[in-house]
Amino acid sequence: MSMLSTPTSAPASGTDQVAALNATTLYRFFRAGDEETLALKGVSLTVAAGEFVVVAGPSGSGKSTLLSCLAGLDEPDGGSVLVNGSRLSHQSEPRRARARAESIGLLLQSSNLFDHLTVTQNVVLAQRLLGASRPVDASELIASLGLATRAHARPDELSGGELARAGLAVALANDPAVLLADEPTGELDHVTEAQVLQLLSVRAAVGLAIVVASHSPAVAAAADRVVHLVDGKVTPDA
Ligand SMILES: Nc1ncnc2c1ncn2[C@@H]1O[C@H](COP(=O)(O)OP(=O)(O)OP(=O)(O)O)[C@@H](O)[C@H]1O
Repeated sequence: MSMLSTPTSAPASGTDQVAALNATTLYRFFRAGDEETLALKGVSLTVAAGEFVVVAGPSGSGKSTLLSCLAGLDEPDGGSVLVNGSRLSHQSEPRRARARAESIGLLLQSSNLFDHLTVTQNVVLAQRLLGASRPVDASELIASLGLATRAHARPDELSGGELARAGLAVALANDPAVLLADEPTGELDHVTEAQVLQLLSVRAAVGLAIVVASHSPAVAAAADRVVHLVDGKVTPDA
């Protein structure tokens, strides 16, 4: 097995502990007419519980494609994705959906909030839709993200930072083992970005495995490890 990227700050590394996320030699091709794009060219990534990893790289380097494959929203053309030791890739869509609901929190570029629902209602709906096996207390979760006073506000009544934290609350509604986030601080000012990063670090400290795709130097600085993607491949640290 080729591990192009190994954890440097993972708890209990070198033991038999199962990684929260284990992607091995992922390939993904896209074909549009005669044109073929190799978006991922053998990407491997292992993330331990409690580790906060940033995937950095220029536009078009494959970050979003990688996150989609890690989430089981897209199927890699080659390689495998394991979540908590169970295979996610190359399973039927219902099985992938179940595994996603059970173990993965998603914060993608499109909002995961319904506009006509309050923050609390969004979290509770996410728990129902996910068939939460371990529903966390919505009020506690919302308060832990600093949104207690905004719990009954709708998304259009929230500031950018509050929106980011509300999206995070929905992503964490099912107490996932792994959080996958695509540019979660892309729209935020530096102060608000720092607050969101602090919340992510707190979550990692209690065992959440986090993979964030981001261009932001602040996100890279907050992470335990930065994986650089260039042209669909992991490159040695820049
Ligand atoms: N559905 C698709 N069909 C065809 N090509 C695609 C598709 N999705 C992604 N690609 C191509 O795959 C490559 C990687 O795209 P991807 O969106 O993963 O990059 P990225 O690093 O996330 O970029 P950005 O930082 O701009 O979001 C790009 O060349 C892109 O054009």
